[in-house]
Amino acid sequence: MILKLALRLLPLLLLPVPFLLRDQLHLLTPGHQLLLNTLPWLLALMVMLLAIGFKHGRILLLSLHFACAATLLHATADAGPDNPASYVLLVLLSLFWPLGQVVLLLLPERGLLSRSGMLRCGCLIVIYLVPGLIWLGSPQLLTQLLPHLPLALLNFIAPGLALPTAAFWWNLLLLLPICLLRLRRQPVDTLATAALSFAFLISLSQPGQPLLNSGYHLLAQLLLIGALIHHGYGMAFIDTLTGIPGRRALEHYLIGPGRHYSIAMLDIDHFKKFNDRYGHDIGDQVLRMVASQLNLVRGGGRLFRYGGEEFTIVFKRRSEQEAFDALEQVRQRVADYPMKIRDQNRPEDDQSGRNQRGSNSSDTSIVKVTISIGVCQNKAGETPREVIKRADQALYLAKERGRNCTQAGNNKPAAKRRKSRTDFARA
Ligand SMILES: Nc1nc2c(ncn2[C@@H]2O[C@H](COP(=O)(O)OP(=O)(O)OP(=O)(O)O)[C@@H](O)[C@H]2O)c(=O)[nH]1
Repeated sequence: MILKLALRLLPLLLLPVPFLLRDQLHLLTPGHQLLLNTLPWLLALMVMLLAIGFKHGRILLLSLHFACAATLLHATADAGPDNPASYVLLVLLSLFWPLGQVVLLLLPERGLLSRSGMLRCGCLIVIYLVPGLIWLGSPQLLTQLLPHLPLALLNFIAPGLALPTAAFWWNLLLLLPICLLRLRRQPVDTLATAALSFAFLISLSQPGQPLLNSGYHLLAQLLLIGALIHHGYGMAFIDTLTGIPGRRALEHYLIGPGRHYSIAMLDIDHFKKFNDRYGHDIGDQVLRMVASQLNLVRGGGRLFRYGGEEFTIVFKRRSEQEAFDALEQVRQRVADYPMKIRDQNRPEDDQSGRNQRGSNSSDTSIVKVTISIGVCQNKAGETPREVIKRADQALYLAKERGRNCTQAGNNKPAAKRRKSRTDFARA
């Protein structure tokens, strides 16, 4: 868990890089400077195309949002920090930026090519295009805005502070609570939003440095590509219901599994009856509970959802006996877990539901869920598919023995071949 979080936070370490390299940026040849100014836009285009491919509207809008803000920052940097119209533009940017980020984080995901997707893109472009065009066409109009700007707001948030510092506190005030609220539900999008905001603020704090702005724009688009790759990985390898790696991830994991390893097949007992009695939604809750308990497996076991109510645990470099001991622990853990089932007439509202559950009221009943397990160690020359097949047969024996038990294959053929329920096992 900590390692996972650390890996997710790793891209944030890149944030100081353009700032640290800011003096070197001026040494670039004009050709390289042109490249640095153009590359972020090419990357932004790539992010947008990838986001359309992955149907990830939020990343597309985050990319567009940064690109628009970076363009205005770039324009003001070219004009110099003392230009009053530039200053007005910077104040507007500072005020609007975190609002835009919050809205993008809170808006539900919609199809990009849908009406609402188009509308969102259109609104974002117009919001930046209007001040941009005014700045280009008649900057004096912006200067006239100066007395009407909500500078009092910035001064109220950060009295007597320079614009970048005031903007920093304004961003923190708006974004931090939303990011904390969303971190669990949308970790990647939230971290991307936070990283982009930091990149924007550092860029804002260095007025008159267009190359640094381009450096941050480049970094922001790279971070978004990273977020999209992560999203694509999740779509390909992670099971959406349980949040654990799925069948495709298992197939990849079993490419070159090493000289010796053990594979366990696990199946929830009487799950069909469970579904029939309590309904599919409760069945899904049971699947999630079982997955979370199995994920605590020790002995180096890696858990995968094989399909339906079947799971696979792979123990690389572990004997059947070592795997057996770890599996018995998780089997017992699942059997001991008091699974709370909500009654049909429980309150709609989650909080009252939680209160009632906490007070042991009658809207929940506790059921026991058990699993059966078959485990096998590989034999010389055997492929992982063959080991899975044997583990599946051992699982069949475990079911025959009365369920809620672990059956080791002991490298002997099973007494009765279990009818495989999956293509992978059959192949
Ligand atoms: N709720 C829910 N049910 C699922 C899911 N995938 C498969 N199932 C159900 O799992 C049940 C599997 O039933 P069976 O293969 O007959 O196995 P079983 O009832 O567990 O019986 P034993 O394995 O012999 O103990 C079926 O009713 C499927 O509909 C899922 O994602 N969610």
